[in-house]
Amino acid sequence: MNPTLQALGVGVRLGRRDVLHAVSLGIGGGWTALVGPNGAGKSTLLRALAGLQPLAAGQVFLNPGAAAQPLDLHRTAPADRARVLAWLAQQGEVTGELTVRETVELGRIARLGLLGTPVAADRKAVDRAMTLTESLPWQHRRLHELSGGERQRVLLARVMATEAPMLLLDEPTTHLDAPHQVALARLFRRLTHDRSAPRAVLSVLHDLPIALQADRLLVLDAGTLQADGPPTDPAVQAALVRVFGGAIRIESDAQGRPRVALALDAT
Ligand SMILES: Nc1ncnc2c1ncn2[C@@H]1O[C@H](COP(=O)(O)OP(=O)(O)OP(=O)(O)O)[C@@H](O)[C@H]1O
Repeated sequence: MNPTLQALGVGVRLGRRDVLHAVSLGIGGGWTALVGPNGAGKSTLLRALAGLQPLAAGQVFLNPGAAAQPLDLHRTAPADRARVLAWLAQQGEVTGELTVRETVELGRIARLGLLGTPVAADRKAVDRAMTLTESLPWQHRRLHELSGGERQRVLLARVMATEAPMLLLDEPTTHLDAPHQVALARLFRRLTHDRSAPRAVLSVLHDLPIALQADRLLVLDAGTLQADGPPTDPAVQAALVRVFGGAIRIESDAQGRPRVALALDAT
């Protein structure tokens, strides 16, 4: 069995504000896109699901798979969480003096421990992650010498190098040009539909055309889950148009698949 995450009635308070209200959902596989307007609570929800955000209410359970018992995520040791969950922060933290390869190698620490000696399998995972994100050619350059989009691909490679079965990614398309956004959407499809080692991807996305390629959309507004289902679900599409205040339209392409357009002519 693949690992699963289950949020039950999750509430989060930041400062004096209730930012998430009774959010319940499960993540078990496939590619899920978390969308909603600025300030909806997407990053906060992702952090809560990663065990990084204290909860005011509710619980998050992590079932690590292989017939194990579900664990209360917020009481699980960070090293145990990190073997199952890999997280990409919204403001990708950059230690600019490290080389690209050294940065991606950091992704192996959850498996190796700080003092572990990398073996051939670790080097292979690092090479594979850089190949998947097309960052291998810069492996000996320092991070501060790269452009924003190049750096983002290195940070994604670090997440891929963990080989964690669940990837929680906050705005992974930030700074990426159109070809690399498309490549990332294809990569998510490949990773989540890989028969031998399928991974679950949950990504916060502002790019709605990319988000509509996901298997499932979570639509969040003002800290409340408004819809949860495939992009073809009319209730999901109606929630999208509503939470973005009519600034978008959902249309169908020639094959009947939904696509999104900005409602530039709306009054
Ligand atoms: N430390 C804090 N204290 C109080 N309120 C906060 C704090 N941090 C964030 N918030 C508020 O919590 C709400 C949710 O923030 P969050 O970053 O989760 O939203 P988001 O949906 O990811 O937004 P964006 O699309 O702009 O990245 C926002 O209204 C924000 O102003």
